[in-house]
Amino acid sequence: MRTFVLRARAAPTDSQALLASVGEAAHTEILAHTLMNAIFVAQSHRADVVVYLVLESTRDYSRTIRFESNAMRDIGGFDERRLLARVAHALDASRGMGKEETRAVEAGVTVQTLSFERLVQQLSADHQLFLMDRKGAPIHAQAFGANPCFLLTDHIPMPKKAIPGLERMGAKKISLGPTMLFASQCVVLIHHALDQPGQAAL
Ligand SMILES: C[S@@+](CC[C@H](N)C(=O)[O-])C[C@H]1O[C@@H](n2cnc3c(N)ncnc32)[C@H](O)[C@@H]1O
Repeated sequence: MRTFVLRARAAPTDSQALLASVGEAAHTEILAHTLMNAIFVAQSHRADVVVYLVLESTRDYSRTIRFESNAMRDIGGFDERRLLARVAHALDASRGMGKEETRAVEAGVTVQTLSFERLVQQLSADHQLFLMDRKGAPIHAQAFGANPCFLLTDHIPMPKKAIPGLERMGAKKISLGPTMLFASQCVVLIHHALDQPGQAAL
């Protein structure tokens, strides 16, 4: 299974604010682009991919929305509007949830009131963690096991003080080169690296 975690630091947990923020300061289109490139390929979708979107601009708890490609049904397309509609639907389904609760939303989609740190802590039990960072080790020098998990942010960087904690949980910094890319572009290049013959996470 390939897992991608997008820490969307600016993304609102209110569904209407989320939808109104496309192209605005919160740049919620990043969530749609990341989902699109993680899950979809031409005329199909990828098997064995999990995407967590962690939306952090909130009055109560972060919302962690989990999409599992194997369990998802047709969501009617892969354009920004349709993808963000699924995110908005999950946010609406999470209204009234207490801390660290989980709710099923629709086939292949769940929402949790779980922080990024707690999510990564849980994933660290059975995933190989990679923090995407231009200054990390080159991705092509990395051997991947069966369950790699890639940690990304939106346009706001990972807080510097969070990084030692992630490293203590086993996260290794890896790089896709010196150019600063969008998270969604990183996802494409990560899939490409993992698609090469000889990589375990096929
Ligand atoms: C648009 S970037 C974040 C930009 C933000 N201003 C920063 O300084 O981190 C989105 C995500 O892609 C990752 N990223 C961008 N370019 C990368 C590269 N060349 N190699 C590895 N990760 C990269 C970043 O680490 C971040 O998680």
